[in-house]
Amino acid sequence: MEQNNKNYLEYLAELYPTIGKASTEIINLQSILNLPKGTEHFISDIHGEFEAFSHVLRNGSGAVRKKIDDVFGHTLSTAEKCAMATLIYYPAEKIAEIKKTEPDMENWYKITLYRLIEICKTVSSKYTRSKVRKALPADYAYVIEELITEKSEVLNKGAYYESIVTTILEIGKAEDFIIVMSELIQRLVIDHLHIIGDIFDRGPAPDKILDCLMTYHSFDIQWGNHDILWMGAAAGNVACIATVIRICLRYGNLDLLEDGYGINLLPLAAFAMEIYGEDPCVCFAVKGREGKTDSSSLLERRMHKAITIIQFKLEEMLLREHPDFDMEDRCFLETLDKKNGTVIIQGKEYRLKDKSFPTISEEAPYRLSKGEQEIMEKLKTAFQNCEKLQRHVKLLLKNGSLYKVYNHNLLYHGCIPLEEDGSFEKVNIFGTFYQGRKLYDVLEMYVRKAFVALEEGERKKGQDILWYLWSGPKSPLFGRSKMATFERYLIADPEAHLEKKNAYYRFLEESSTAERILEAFGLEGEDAHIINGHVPVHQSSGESPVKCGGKVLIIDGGFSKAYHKETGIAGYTLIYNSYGMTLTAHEPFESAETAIHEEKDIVSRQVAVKYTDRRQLVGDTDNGNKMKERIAELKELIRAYREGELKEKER
Ligand SMILES: O=P(O)(O)OC[C@H]1O[C@](O)(COP(=O)(O)O)[C@@H](O)[C@@H]1O
Ligand SMILES: [Mn+2]
Repeated sequence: MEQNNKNYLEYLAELYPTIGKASTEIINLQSILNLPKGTEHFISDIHGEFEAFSHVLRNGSGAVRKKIDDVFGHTLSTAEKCAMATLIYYPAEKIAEIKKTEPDMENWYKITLYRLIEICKTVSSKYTRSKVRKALPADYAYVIEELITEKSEVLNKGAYYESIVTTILEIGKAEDFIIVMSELIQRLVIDHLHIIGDIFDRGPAPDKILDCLMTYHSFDIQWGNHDILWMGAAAGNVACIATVIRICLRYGNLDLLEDGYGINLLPLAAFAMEIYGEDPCVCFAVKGREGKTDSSSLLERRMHKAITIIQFKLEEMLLREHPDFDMEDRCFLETLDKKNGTVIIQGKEYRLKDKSFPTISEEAPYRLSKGEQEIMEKLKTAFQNCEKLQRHVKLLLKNGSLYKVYNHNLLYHGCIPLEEDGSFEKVNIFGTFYQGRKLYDVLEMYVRKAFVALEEGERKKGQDILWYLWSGPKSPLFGRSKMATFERYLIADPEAHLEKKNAYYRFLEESSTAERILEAFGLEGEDAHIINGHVPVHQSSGESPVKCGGKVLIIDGGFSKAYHKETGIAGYTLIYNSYGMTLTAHEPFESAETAIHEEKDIVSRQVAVKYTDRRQLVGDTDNGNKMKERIAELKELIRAYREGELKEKER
């Protein structure tokens, strides 16, 4: 036996000290391999819409409703099935509502418990007993296990279950059980969740989404450009901090900063009143409150203008430090002519909608004024010391990455930058050119360095890369020629607003593109797909989320309310279960209250993308492959025990 191999077997022998224990583990693993593959759920571009996100988690993008159909078929009416679905999504709230009108609650509890038991039996049949047990809350684990496990030894099953359910009712625990079983169904219907980026910005409560993920059983995140922006802010990059605040002001989400994250914005408010106190700041209205001139709307506009100007300066300073980012065309503050109200961008002169820039000086227009400097110092300290934000970013770092290869699929938020001829675009990262997968790998290394590198210089490089990933023209998370923020605020000419999409989006119409990309990430064959988010799918103009002959799925969840007008529907999510892949189109989500009261689901349509000809098993997954490797190692361990190369530690 080779020494390495022997060392490894000795290590394994610590875990499985006898032939009996190693054999039991082989049998366990072997039986798991033959269970159906767990359901994966893909969501992207949540953009702070916590309630809609929470609803989609509760209904598993239609997976819960499908189980109800499977279990009850034609034995329940559509209305009864809808009511059952709503109960499973919002058990406590729905019970409270039913109590108001139901004359015989005892009977309702009983029927409901029986129905939930049937659904629980079906959803748990895919898993080992031990996995189901782990999903149960300790207080109720034993009884629920009794109720949902088939008991061949009990002769009169009807009477057996009846006695348990009657006892639950007698001791007044029916509601608790209904809630716990509903949550168990939600939990078991989805085995693993993938969030393909953009949890943050535009909507009011990304913090609640992250709080919810803190306790979610199994998930990964592929960072979106908006997540990276917040990570940059948490790391202390001032250009990212200013941008985060600007976006909160633009969408009227000050509560998120002040109450959610406890960031004090008073210094910014005082500064804005002092500098822009007489300025109506027309170009800086909060979305949806354009015509308002009450004092709080005016204050918000002034703060909005103050932080936007700071952002433009900080970005230009960062770019001046980084010629390697190749973004000189975004350095144009020196061309800003306050008197005539013009600016020159990429050689073209544009008229400005606003001429009042009291903090922009002639000699160094990109430098912060003293007041601006002081504000940014305070804000930087506040972001770096915000315990809750730092906790959220830790979660993003722990469960997140720039891309993921999972069960033959390649997941990333934006794109793989391509040249105009379709080849992989070479991107200069601190003096070396990278492309394709290597580009992703080096960028991810710098993202992590921003938080953990010991050396100051390396940490700073990481922090600057976070900003580049947010909006750089060759950033795989952004994938557009420029982020036209300045133009959108201050120039009327729509031509200046144009953000040209990377050639990637054009080449996606050709099926060879996906194959080339997949190959670069070590994937090939029928089962391999690219799944990405970032770009809203314009369903109203007939656009499809399925590209490259089914090899690429673009599933912008379209949660963002501000974008509904554009897309025509709310967006798409994806389910990959043992039968194949299904896209779910969602209608816009109104509120949890309407969902409960009107028993409204937002799943509007389900489209099968791919059916497998044979049911996929755990053995067909990445986890299954690891289990197979483990089985081979355990067999080797048993051989070593049997041939006397290792001795058993116990008997
Ligand atoms: O509509 P808003 O909030 O002004 O944001 C527009 C900006 O957001 C972006 O679309 C980036 O955000 P997404 O990643 O959500 O697409 C930019 O391309 C654009 O300049
Ligand atoms: Mn995005």
